[in-house]
Amino acid sequence: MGVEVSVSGLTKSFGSQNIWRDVSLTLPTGEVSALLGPSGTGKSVFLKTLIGLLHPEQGSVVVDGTDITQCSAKELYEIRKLFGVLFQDGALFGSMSLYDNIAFPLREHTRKKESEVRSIVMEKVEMVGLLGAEEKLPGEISGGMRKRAGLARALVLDPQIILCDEPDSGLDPVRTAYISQLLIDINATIDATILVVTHNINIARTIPDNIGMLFRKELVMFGPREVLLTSEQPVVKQFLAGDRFGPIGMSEEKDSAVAAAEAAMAAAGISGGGTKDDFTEIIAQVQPNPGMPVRQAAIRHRRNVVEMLHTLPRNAQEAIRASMAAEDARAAEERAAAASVIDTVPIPVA
Ligand SMILES: Nc1ncnc2c1ncn2[C@@H]1O[C@H](COP(=O)(O)OP(=O)(O)OP(=O)(O)O)[C@@H](O)[C@H]1O
Repeated sequence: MGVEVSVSGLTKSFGSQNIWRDVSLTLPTGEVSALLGPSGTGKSVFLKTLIGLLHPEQGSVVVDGTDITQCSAKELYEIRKLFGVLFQDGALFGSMSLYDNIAFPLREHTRKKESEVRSIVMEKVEMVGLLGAEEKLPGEISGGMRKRAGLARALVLDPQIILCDEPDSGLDPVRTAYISQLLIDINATIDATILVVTHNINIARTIPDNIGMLFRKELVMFGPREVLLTSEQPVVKQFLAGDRFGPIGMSEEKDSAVAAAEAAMAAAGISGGGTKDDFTEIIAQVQPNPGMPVRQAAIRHRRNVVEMLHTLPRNAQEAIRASMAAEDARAAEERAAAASVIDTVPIPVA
């Protein structure tokens, strides 16, 4: 079972450069959350602050009841064992085989015998689809394989919290779908609390239970995915649509003259290049593969959303009701299909 991570009033700067301020959010136990935001808004810095690699000037990060911004180095060492982290580039040691990379946390943090190490490593290697590649060096394999090896390494200590920094960067759409499915299957299997940093809108729409967004040094929003996806906030709408026109510019702040020129272009029917998809229609979340346990997080998440439904804007309420009805219909169809399979399997004669 995962643990809750609760961030309150967090502020981080490097020298005089403030990265973000007063960030508060709770990663609900065992749920999958995603953090979005334009490049350079400090998403990776946020992940590193969650595991105590970077130190905030203000605020707290409470992991399983311990504030890691205040605790001793020894306590932090223990708390870190709860985390599995997939860094953006996989962060593998270039001179070690994939096997040794994946075994590294076990050899470093546990006293397991090599035979036990082998069985855990090979189980994870198989889970991420790298059987047969374990003796290769990171430089001999593709970027997608490196990501999966990084994920295997993040999983060997049975983490209760998994942080993934852009699991999809550099991957083609099919590999991205595989890694997304893997995260959902892992969540169903071990109920770990997961935070994914991504720019991939498809992942944001179909994987997390909750979504947050950093913009202009603040957390614009954090909550059930349905709330962000149906949001009317211009920055959220622009980001989801990938449009040039809107508050987000090439450098983060857009000046008012540029914004006015864009508004005129948009009024004249010139496209900002964004997709015209309707993000307010909430599409189904990726489900665990057949044979996987039911995702407990999805059940808890739905309960939370039903509780808060009356507090949301009307368009969000409607979109959520429609997506829940579609979810129920799909589940009923699956049950019916499973029953018909059972019906058609002949009962063996004694
Ligand atoms: N150790 C550091 N020392 C000084 N500045 C840093 C350090 N780490 C990050 N920064 C700065 O913090 C800012 C945020 O960087 P970060 O990598 O967290 O952004 P990001 O939102 O993850 O970006 P991207 O989406 O492009 O990966 C950048 O301006 C970066 O230069």
